[in-house]
Amino acid sequence: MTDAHAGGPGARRILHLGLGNFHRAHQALYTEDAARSGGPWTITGAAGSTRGVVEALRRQGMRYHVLTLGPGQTDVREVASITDAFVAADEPGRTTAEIADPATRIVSLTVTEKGYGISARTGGLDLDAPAVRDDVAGSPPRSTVGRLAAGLLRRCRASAEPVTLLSCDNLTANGTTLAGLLRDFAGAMPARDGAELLAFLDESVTCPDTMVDRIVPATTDEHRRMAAEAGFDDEVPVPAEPFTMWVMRDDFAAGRPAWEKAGAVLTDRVHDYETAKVRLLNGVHSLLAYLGMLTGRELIADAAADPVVARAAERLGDEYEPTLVLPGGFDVAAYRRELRERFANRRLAHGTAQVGADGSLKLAQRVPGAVLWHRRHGTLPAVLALTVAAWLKCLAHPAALPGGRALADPNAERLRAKGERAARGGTPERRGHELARLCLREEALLGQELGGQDEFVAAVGELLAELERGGVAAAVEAATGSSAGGHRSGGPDVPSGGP
Ligand SMILES: NC(=O)c1ccc[n+]([C@@H]2O[C@H](COP(=O)([O-])OP(=O)(O)OC[C@H]3O[C@@H](n4cnc5c(N)ncnc54)[C@H](O)[C@@H]3O)[C@@H](O)[C@H]2O)c1
Ligand SMILES: O=P(O)(O)OC[C@@H](O)[C@@H](O)[C@H](O)[C@H](O)CO
Repeated sequence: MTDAHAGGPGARRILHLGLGNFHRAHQALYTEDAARSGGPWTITGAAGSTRGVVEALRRQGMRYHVLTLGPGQTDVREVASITDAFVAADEPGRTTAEIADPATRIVSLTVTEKGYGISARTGGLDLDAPAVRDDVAGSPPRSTVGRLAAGLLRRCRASAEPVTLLSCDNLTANGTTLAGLLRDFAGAMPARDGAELLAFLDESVTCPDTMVDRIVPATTDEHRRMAAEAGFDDEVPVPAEPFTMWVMRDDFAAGRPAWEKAGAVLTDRVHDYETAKVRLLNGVHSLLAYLGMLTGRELIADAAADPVVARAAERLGDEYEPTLVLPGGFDVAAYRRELRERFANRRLAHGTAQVGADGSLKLAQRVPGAVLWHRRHGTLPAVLALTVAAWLKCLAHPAALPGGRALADPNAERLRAKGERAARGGTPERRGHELARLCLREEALLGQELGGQDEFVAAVGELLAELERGGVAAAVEAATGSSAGGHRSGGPDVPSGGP
């Protein structure tokens, strides 16, 4: 639907699931700017289970500030597009009711990669996850997909008004993926409910893909101090970089704000933008985070300033670049140049531990597709292997991280146990290969397809050994020594196909 104001008369509301920092520095601003020229839309924000932001917003009359922090630049902007907020876990029926309400035209999401309940093994919905299992059985929903399913089913039975689900998380083909997860959920529900939900999804629900881009770290006391200095007493200001970009497919079932008037790009080529961003930005960000953690850096900007780490990051960009199908007019050299400056932005104070958290879910979005591309083309991407090795090193041997720091990951315990088992091997070589084999092949932590890539798994094992023998410098040297966009290897492990 291209008419920004289509969707019938009456209130126009967005229900946003995941009231974290990113939404408040990105979609909330686009929506506020669009409303100036395109008519009012409001946002109701739902936090998952944490109360801090909701309680502070209520105390502050639903106002907060975005601090735009560039080199030598601090802008402070008050934002008022979020007019109501609640904590989903505290009001179990409310998410269902809000989704069913015809005034809700869009349900948008930034619930993190973890929030979708994707199985690393199958890429579909993890139907064995306890929250999903309970939701399928009809408990008050706790999982994101369960909450959406319950709300959509009620909406279908109450008004059957169409609605759009708008994922704004860093997932490959986020909208298409979300639609698939809902179908998996419907397939597991009691037959009559499942069939009804599937029919409603087919006829009245759209899930456009989106690409979202703005580096938005967690709030610290320093950010609160900056807001106070600017004259605002704000408990939950949001720091953000100057850069911002939003690309989406114009496929809205019940209208949308005039986001294009606020700078958003509406296109059918979202996937190409998104792959470029998830690989060149998020993929390189992950490498900076893990090498940064291993060298005792708290901030991404400090990791990026280390010449050894910077060389690895640059070579990783070289490996990712040929795997991309770039949209027309996308200047990849300029994007990569700008990325270097964005990563170097110290004022953001973006933590390596924040960017590196939940790697088992994030790397599954950033690494396997590019590795498979290289294998199809007969190359072995050594710096992609280094990304995986550095992540495994951080998680499997957390006690070795400088400064006693640790990374959060839903698979942290499993990885640590694998690390202990692999540590029984006699030499760094044997330990490295054993750890790579246990995690990537046996557990298929980044998916079965990657686990089946023998040469790649061996390269990860070799780099783990290098990390143990000579640390980050030796491993970067080994991975980048002769690599420029991927080593030639013995030949493809997988049949040739599309990019
Ligand atoms: N921060 C950024 O720079 C940035 C940029 C682009 C995209 N994103 C996307 O936005 C997501 C959120 O980033 P953020 O900075 O707002 O993080 P945040 O930690 O500030 O907020 C995360 C939000 O997700 C919710 N959540 C977390 N786990 C959940 C779960 N299992 N189920 C349901 N809800 C859950 C939390 O309640 C919270 O509201 C990222 O994971 C990413 O996919 C972030
Ligand atoms: O948000 P995540 O957790 O998916 O990834 C961490 C960062 O790479 C990410 O937040 C970037 O800052 C962001 O995607 C920039 O647009």
